[in-house]
Amino acid sequence: MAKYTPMIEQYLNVKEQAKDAFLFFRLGDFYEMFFDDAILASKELEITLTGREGGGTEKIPMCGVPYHSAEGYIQRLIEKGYKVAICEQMEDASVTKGMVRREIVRVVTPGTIMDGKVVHDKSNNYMVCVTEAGGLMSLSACDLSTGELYVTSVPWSEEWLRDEIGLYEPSEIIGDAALLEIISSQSLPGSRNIVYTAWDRREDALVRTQFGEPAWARLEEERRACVSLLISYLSETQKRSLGQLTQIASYEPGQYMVLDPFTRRNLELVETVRERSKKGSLLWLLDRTETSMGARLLRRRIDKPLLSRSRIEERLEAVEHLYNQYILREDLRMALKEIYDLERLVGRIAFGSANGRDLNALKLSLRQIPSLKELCAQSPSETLRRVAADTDICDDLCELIEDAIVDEPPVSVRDGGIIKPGYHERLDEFREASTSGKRWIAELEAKERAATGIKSLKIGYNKVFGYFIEVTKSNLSSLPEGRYERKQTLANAERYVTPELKEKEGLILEAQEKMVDLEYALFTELRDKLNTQVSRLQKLAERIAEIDVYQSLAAVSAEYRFVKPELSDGYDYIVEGGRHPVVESVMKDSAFIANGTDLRKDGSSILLITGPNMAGKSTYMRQVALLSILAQLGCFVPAERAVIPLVDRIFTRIGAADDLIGGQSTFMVEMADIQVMTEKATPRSLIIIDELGRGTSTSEGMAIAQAVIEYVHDHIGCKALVSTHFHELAHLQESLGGLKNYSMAVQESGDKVHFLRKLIPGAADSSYGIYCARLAGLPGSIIDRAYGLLQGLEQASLAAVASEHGAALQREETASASLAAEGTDGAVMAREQREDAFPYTPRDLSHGERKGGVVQLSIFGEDEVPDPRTAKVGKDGHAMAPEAVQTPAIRGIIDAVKGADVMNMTPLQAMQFLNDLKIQAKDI
Ligand SMILES: Nc1ncnc2c1ncn2[C@@H]1O[C@H](COP(=O)(O)OP(=O)(O)OP(=O)(O)O)[C@@H](O)[C@H]1O
Repeated sequence: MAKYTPMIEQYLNVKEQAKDAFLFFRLGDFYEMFFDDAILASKELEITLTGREGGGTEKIPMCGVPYHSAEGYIQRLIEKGYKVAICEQMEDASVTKGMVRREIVRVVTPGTIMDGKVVHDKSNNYMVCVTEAGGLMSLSACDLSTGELYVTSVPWSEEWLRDEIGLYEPSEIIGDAALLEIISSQSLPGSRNIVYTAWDRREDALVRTQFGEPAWARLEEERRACVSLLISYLSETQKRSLGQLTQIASYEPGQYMVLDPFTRRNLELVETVRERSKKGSLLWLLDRTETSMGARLLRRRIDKPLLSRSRIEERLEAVEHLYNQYILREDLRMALKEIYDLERLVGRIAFGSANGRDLNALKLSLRQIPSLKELCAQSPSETLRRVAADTDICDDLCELIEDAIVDEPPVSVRDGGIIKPGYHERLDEFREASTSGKRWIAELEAKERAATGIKSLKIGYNKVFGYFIEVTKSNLSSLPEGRYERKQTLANAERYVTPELKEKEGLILEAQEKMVDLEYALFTELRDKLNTQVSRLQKLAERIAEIDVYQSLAAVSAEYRFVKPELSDGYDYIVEGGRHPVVESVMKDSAFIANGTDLRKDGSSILLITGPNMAGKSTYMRQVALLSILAQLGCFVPAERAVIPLVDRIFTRIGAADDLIGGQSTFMVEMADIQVMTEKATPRSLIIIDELGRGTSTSEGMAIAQAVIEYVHDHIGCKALVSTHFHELAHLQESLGGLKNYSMAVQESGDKVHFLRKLIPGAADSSYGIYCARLAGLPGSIIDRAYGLLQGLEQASLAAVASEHGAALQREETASASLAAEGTDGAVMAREQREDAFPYTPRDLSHGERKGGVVQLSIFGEDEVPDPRTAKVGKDGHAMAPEAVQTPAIRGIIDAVKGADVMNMTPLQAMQFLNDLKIQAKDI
């Protein structure tokens, strides 16, 4: 015997098919949820939880939403990362005996939703499928709302998987369970809620019919498997035609520059690190697109800069012409402005959810195409002319809509009022019948008023009672007996019908019903016709997006005086007057200081950049990476001149994102990143490491930093920018032929430090850390104390140096005495060598002068603070930090002093530290 009522039994059977989703179970005008679904949904949607008798011993938890407002509730659940299965009544309840049949008609998931907040205008909503076979990993990505479908594969690589998924930022991932496990355990920076579903069912036959045999034949087996799994999931959940998926874009990852998620984030390509907002990102700066598909394409191009010089040059050629032709750019912009989101409109047409307004939006968009095409065809740009030649204006489709749909159709497609008069003869006849019927009723009203003498008599209509004659109670006595049949009583009026009104009502309603049905049929016929043309419209949308991206990049390049980069297949990266595009754009009065970059195979492939905090090191290093990305995506670059070699990958190791990575220390993250870098970087890569070696003890950090730099120099040979607080690493310039020291210039004036933001050759030797702490507003007492401690530490260090010097002199004298005894002039030689290596006299040292920091400032007059924009810093303007004393013991002391974390020492620890130094100095 069944435990529950038949209805609940039916519910439970259907629920079996949608265990991982909320089941919206249609009961009349409501979607109801039961059991645990109801308990959870009532919380998530803040709706009332009730109970219902269902045959069991206890009431069954239940909640529901009206069917006409279900859309909003479904979207809310999807935004929260749930799936929703919609179960409809498949039979008309009024004519069915017993239980109506109910079936799931669609499962809405985060990756398959077509509307709502999850689906942003200017970004894609991808779902990704991952598979593994024979040591190869495959990934397919699909945006059902735009009809894009990509697939690719590589030999097993977890990093690759992470990077590729990072590019798509999917809302849902399906596929191989083991791979899902790996992906969900990897922490992607800032990734949103992703819904995972293990899935292993293929639908080869469906893929072959959907995309055609030639497309199937072109795909490698592992990619077929991946697409097949994805299509099987889509067809299983959507349960309808996937007409918007018309082509499979199969690509090789090697076609694009590799940008891992951390690099994309560190460089703030599409959103900022802190606020995670588009504002302030590279995308934000470059996005002057007028259409949503243009905006999405721009984002895809930023995510995937090219590696093919000829393809980049094609893009640059279009940008160059538009850069120089303001009027053409404006004309294009005006035409693009009027174009709606064709990809999504087409998606809705294929999905069967497009309404009259959507078709009109398509029509209005298509009207712009001839002039857009003409503008491109007439332009001097070969790329634009090619785009024009490849543009099918789809005027036949525009006409179809134009002929059929009224200018302002209603939202609903079921209530009529969509189709134009003259489109369909039968429909016109029904319309005539209905309007003449209504005219007859208006005449009847006048007739009845005259016959009864009741001026306020009126004829009305409502859905329940149909047409009626309404007479106020005060006039009832004027009504003749017999002819009027009472239908409804209101507070101060009575409603009646007459036989002739009833008859006419039948005719009018019948005509109206037929009219509405016919309109719907005609509308769907038109929509289906358009559905067969989806791939033409999608191609058109691609062309429009491309034109839009070119005009956007040209507009930004022209506004900020970017220049066309010279692309090179060689190694050298040479930029004059380079600027950080985003930082510059938010600064007023051209306050940004331009800096050149010279990275060459011979002699300067690694720049080791030192300089105080706040000097502009990070900005500069990001600028170098961004210029490469801009050039390779086909945009002009912010510089006076730029020769940009094609970079296959950019690695960045910049601290800012560390806090978001759960469970791992900053240091471990840094080391893991460096490990990937050592494994994957090629001579064509660009490496950017900010503050290498921080996060562990000074000496170990410095040792690791040196070893990493040496490895990059000797084994990878790629271009690299490394910033560090370890000024001591400057000596690497002597042993590594490809490394050059640079620093960010500063000027001291009184007790102020002026950041000149100018990159100059040579190393810096002071961090101005305490100064920056003061700028940050730390209490004066802390600042004073820090300076006090620093002075103590420095004096201790200098004393140790002096003592070492004394000991060295003594050793030297002993040595020269013994050499003299041997009768050579070695004593003089030894002395000369020593003095070369040690430029300070003991008098300098006894005065305790700080020789650090100000060395590079000697190029400016004592009191004069130069304008950083005009300040000339010559190549020789900066002296290197004195390599004071070369003996390891003394270097050890200096290192300990420089690396001392004074800010975090208690006075007692500081004293202890000084004492330790003293003991060490005594031993020398
Ligand atoms: N070339 C430049 N022209 C003008 N302003 C700049 C320039 N470079 C950087 N700045 C400004 O200087 C500030 C500090 O820059 P940045 O963060 O790059 O310094 P940093 O040397 O990396 O400091 P830290 O070591 O503390 O991270 C930024 O707010 C930036 O706006």
